[in-house]
Amino acid sequence: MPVIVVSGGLGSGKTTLLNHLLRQGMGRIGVVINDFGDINVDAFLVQGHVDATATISGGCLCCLSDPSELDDTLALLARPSMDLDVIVVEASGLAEPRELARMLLSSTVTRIRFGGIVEVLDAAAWLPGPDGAIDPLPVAVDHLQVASLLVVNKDDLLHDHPEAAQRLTEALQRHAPGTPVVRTSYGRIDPTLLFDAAERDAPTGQLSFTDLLLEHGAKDHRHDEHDHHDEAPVGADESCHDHACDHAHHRYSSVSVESPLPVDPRRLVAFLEHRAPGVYRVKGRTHVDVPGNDRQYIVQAVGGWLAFEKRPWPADTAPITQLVAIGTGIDTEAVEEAMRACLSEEGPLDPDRLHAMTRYTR
Ligand SMILES: Nc1nc2c(ncn2[C@@H]2O[C@H](COP(=O)(O)OP(=O)(O)OP(=O)(O)O)[C@@H](O)[C@H]2O)c(=O)[nH]1
Repeated sequence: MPVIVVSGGLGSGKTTLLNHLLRQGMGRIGVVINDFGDINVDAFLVQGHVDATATISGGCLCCLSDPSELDDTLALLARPSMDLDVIVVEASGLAEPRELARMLLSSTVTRIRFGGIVEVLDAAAWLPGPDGAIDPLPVAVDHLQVASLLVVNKDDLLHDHPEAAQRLTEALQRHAPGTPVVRTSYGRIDPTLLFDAAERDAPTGQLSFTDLLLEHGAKDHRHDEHDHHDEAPVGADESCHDHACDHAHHRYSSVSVESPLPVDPRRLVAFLEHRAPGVYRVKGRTHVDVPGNDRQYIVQAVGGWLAFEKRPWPADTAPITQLVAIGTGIDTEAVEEAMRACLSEEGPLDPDRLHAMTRYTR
């Protein structure tokens, strides 16, 4: 069974691509989702028919203290009774794809084979910044070199920037000559580029939805003990964690806040619009307690970009607020405090208060 790794920078569109694959109904797909923060946001963002899923949160797959965890997960998914055609591993935005390839190539699970790396590139990273500054190569060369397929995502954003598209094309030709490149928006690639499972006419019996939750010990892969503080006492029902991880000479850390409390829309938007230094990615879901609202608001912030998406709460989920912020050199305590300050204990809010979020809501 092929195991395909989907890697790519923070917020580049890996989950979006995975959702696209899952919606195509091609073959039976098992997914392994790895999120950097303690709260596996990507796991609840995956929509569509997943035949089996396993989540590994609390650090990058490539710095698991015990690599056999990945093998154990793959062995379970590769069991004949699972009847899968392919396993897709969605790596955290900070994972090193070369290391993941090495782990899969040296896997002791005999029923799997390494099926290649799909590197999702964020076209937005190639656009000039607000000050007009251009990052000449906003991706690690190594990521370009190990990829079997390069997916340039968010192509829609390049339409008005032919010069950025040109720089991107030239960089790919220079650093990854011969590697196939697909340009797309919202991860809409042809699944047959990745695996050639025949489209099945009828499901071969309903599989039970397997959710294997592997939470590996956060302490094992924490590189900087100074930033580390275990479950901060933030109220009886609230929790907050942070992680640090050292990759490619950058120090990344994440801060997670979880609470049954709703958010104050104005404070949340202010936090997201004026992100603390170094915070590059914020994602999660929020409970917005405004009369008439029975939806969750998914938070998506990447670089200078922010959006909310309204979705029904899953049937088995009570309203909750879960936020994860990821960045380099961030003051984790200050960010944690700022995220907790977005929570509201006021009870139902005046609907006018929602206006702060409306202009970012899709
Ligand atoms: N404009 C535009 N936005 C996109 C496109 N693809 C994805 N997005 C948005 O980009 C945001 C991040 O997408 P995700 O799929 O969550 O990115 P990710 O790589 O899984 O993020 P991490 O797991 O945090 O690294 C979401 O709000 C998407 O809707 C695209 O082609 N164009």
